[in-house]
Amino acid sequence: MASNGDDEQIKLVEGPAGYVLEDVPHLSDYIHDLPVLTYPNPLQSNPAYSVVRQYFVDEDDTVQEKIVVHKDSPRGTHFRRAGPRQKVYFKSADVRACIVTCGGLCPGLNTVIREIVCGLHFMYGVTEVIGVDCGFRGFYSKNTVALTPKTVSDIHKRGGTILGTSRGGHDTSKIVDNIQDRGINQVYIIGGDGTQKGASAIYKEIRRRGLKVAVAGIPKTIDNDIPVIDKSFGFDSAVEEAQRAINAAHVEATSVENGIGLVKLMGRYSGFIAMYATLASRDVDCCLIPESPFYLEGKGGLYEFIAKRLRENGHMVIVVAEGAGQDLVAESVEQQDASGNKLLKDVGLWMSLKIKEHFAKQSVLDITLKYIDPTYMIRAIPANASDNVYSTLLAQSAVHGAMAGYTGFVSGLVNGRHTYIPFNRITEKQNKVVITDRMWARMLSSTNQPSFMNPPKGTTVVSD
Ligand SMILES: Nc1ncnc2c1ncn2[C@@H]1O[C@H](COP(=O)(O)OP(=O)(O)O)[C@@H](O)[C@H]1O
Ligand SMILES: O=P(O)(O)OC[C@H]1O[C@](O)(COP(=O)(O)O)[C@@H](O)[C@@H]1O
Ligand SMILES: [Mg+2]
Repeated sequence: MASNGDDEQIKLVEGPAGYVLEDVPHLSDYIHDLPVLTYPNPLQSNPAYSVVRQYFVDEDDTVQEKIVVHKDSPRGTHFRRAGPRQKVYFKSADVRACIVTCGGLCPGLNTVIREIVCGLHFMYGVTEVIGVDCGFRGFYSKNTVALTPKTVSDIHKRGGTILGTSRGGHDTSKIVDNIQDRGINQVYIIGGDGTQKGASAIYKEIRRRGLKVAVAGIPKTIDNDIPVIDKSFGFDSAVEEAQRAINAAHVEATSVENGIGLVKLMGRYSGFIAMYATLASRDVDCCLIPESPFYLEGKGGLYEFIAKRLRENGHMVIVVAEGAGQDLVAESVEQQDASGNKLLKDVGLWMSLKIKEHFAKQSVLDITLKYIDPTYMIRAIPANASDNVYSTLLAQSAVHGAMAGYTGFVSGLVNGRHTYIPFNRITEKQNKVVITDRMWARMLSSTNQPSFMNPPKGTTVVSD
């Protein structure tokens, strides 16, 4: 076991040929009389599961992080495979679980809540599940609600979170006091990078106090900015919904002479929604994201490209991620929200004014620009069918993990397999579009937009 020097034990298990397991903590790592207190998994006698051969996950099953390898390369990093274990560390009647949702909305939040409640109830016979109102601060400043399969039965058809959410308000020691006072022994925390940092702090404090409380995270991010996992739940739904805005922009642009449709999509630091929505649509002429700097004036700049496209096609559609071009837009001191995230300026509005101004000055092309900002409409929708299945499985994995005594983990899909990932791996950096990777090249070749790589001398380049 290695320590990262921050009082956190990172569990690294090494094996032959460069095999490394980045394991997740277990309650028995710090509660030493626990190993004798195990119970048979109630699923063993559940008619739905008892017929499935090899339903239980082998303790030694792990999932490889990097699936593409050279023939001589080491086996590399692995994560513990998620799923039910033969033995569990909680007696069903003793479990008192709670669920909290934090950060921005994302399609699928209600599906995850529903499945934690139903999974605990129907797979493990757990009846005591409470919902924490409005994010982390709800632990100490709000009431809780009892959650039963009946009260959550159709919530997956609704957008948002029935529990409410918030930013800021994380006070680790007050939260853990409250967990102790309420006799909670399983904590399910649904949220993004900020939330999982908070979840990690809660886990560490619980461990420091020696409590038998499992902490499980379910990563949520509409921006797909959490690393390691294949993609976040709700992302597909967001990309799908973005098509409606892009279609509208295209209709507006093609219905007038020299029409420009400009669509702003979410993506504070990562442009995944913009990139995938562009690739899906094929009506987009230019996609701008935080990771790829761009500039407006001069050779190879955006204005030149707009003029070229309008002359060729008579219309164009531009998609811009909200975090793109913030340097140029920012005219005042940078501001932060309650969680410490950068507050963004409206790049869409700024671009629409700049483009209109530029072409009015030129008086060569008489353009008509329509700006569409569907951002909150996109993240408020219910999950689509595939995100509903995905969210359900993530929630079930989290439940299996907590019942098996694992803690300090998030459930996540890695190369198509469900895994348990230690908090530090998903909070240490953000997932971003790598503009030297093939996906960005595919996007560039689909739009044929400039790469904005060689700005003329003295040009202001817009980056994040
Ligand atoms: N470094 C951190 N340590 C503890 N709590 C944090 C940290 N960063 C964010 N949080 C808390 O996590 C919650 C959600 O964070 P936020 O950044 O708003 O959304 P998200 O989790 O979706 O990224 C907030 O209550 C915030 O106070
Ligand atoms: O207006 P809010 O609620 O602060 O949310 C805006 C932000 O939320 C996001 O959807 C991401 O939020 P999270 O970090 O909470 O997942 C960003 O794309 C956007 O900048
Ligand atoms: Mg975040």
